[in-house]
Amino acid sequence: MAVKVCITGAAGQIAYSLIPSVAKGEVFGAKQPVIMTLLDIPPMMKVLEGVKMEMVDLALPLLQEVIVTDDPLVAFDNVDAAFLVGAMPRKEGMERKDLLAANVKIFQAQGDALEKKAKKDVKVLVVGNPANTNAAICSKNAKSISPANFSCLTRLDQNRAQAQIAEKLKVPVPTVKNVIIWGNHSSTQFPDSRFAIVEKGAEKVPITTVNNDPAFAEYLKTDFIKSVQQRGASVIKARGLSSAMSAANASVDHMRDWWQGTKDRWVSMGVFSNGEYGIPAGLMYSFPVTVANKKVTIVEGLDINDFAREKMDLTAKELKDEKAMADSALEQKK
Ligand SMILES: NC(=O)C1=CN([C@@H]2O[C@H](COP(=O)(O)OP(=O)(O)OC[C@H]3O[C@@H](n4cnc5c(N)ncnc54)[C@H](O)[C@@H]3O)[C@@H](O)[C@H]2O)C=CC1
Ligand SMILES: O=C([O-])CC(=O)C(=O)O
Repeated sequence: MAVKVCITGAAGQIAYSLIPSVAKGEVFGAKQPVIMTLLDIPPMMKVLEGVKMEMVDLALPLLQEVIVTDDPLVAFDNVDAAFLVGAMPRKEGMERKDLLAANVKIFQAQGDALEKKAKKDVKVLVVGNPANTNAAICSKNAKSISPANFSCLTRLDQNRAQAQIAEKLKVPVPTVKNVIIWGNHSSTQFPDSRFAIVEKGAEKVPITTVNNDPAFAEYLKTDFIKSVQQRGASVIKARGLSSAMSAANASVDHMRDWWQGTKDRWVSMGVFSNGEYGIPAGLMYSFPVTVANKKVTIVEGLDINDFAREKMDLTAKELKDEKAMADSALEQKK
């Protein structure tokens, strides 16, 4: 049977890279047929018709049907998975939370529509910024769907972190594993390399002993963290537009691992805290997780030293403040 997948913001930049990957089987499996519903706002319907034409022209074996709509109730009807990308992107000089007032209402409305129409075991990945808070709002408005079925994208931050370490060590990117992104998809996130390993053949070398170079150890505590935190802003500065190709690629990685499992490594996902690591229950916070049979489990028992504690609490506080701002923005709009 086909998997039914919705992509919102389907006429935008991220979707333009994401759609072909989903349609080709890179997310739900190389033999898994898909039906895709594409949602955008009414002024984008002409563009979306063009996107649909291009999808048809891909002539793909797994793509069974494409439905284009500006109605969330049509877009989410009976879906198994949803990528919620549609939202305003930030411009140079903005923080992602500056998008709150504009974007949070979209996720409230889409939570309502998911509640009415989606399958109860739908997997929802929120990409649109501010991603953590939007995911929290969306879930709050879809009460009959388990909060465990909502997550937000911090995989792009993980990929950036992994790639930067690989470049510094001059090793292949896939040999760097278990870098963690804690907290908010924002400049307060904590990219944590303390438990990372580098695979050298069958050997798993802890990053702390990989080259015994004090300058590298210092880099991991300073410039590495800053450059991952600021990477989105650096791309905006250079491109005049926010990351799209890499954001789509990370969305593929996130949903694929949720659907198909993580096997022998941890990945970072924004999920609701149950109080793990002293992070207040109910915060949509990025943790290291593993996934098996579509069930996400937070990796527990990691040692949190004072350096990490301070950074993890700072990003948790920002999320609490964002959530309060979102609630008050929604209150004012009533
Ligand atoms: N979590 C992450 O790692 C990342 C998140 N983002 C965020 O993803 C979002 C989308 O980025 P882009 O594709 O570059 O933006 P874009 O502006 O190219 O596309 C956004 C699309 O969403 C549509 N849209 C607006 N309101 C909508 C609604 N209510 N329902 C459905 N569609 C709606 C717009 O018409 C537009 O076609 C932004 O909020 C951006 O900040 C971007 C990169 C990484
Ligand atoms: O920085 C932005 O606004 C877009 C984004 O979330 C990212 O590239 O990580």
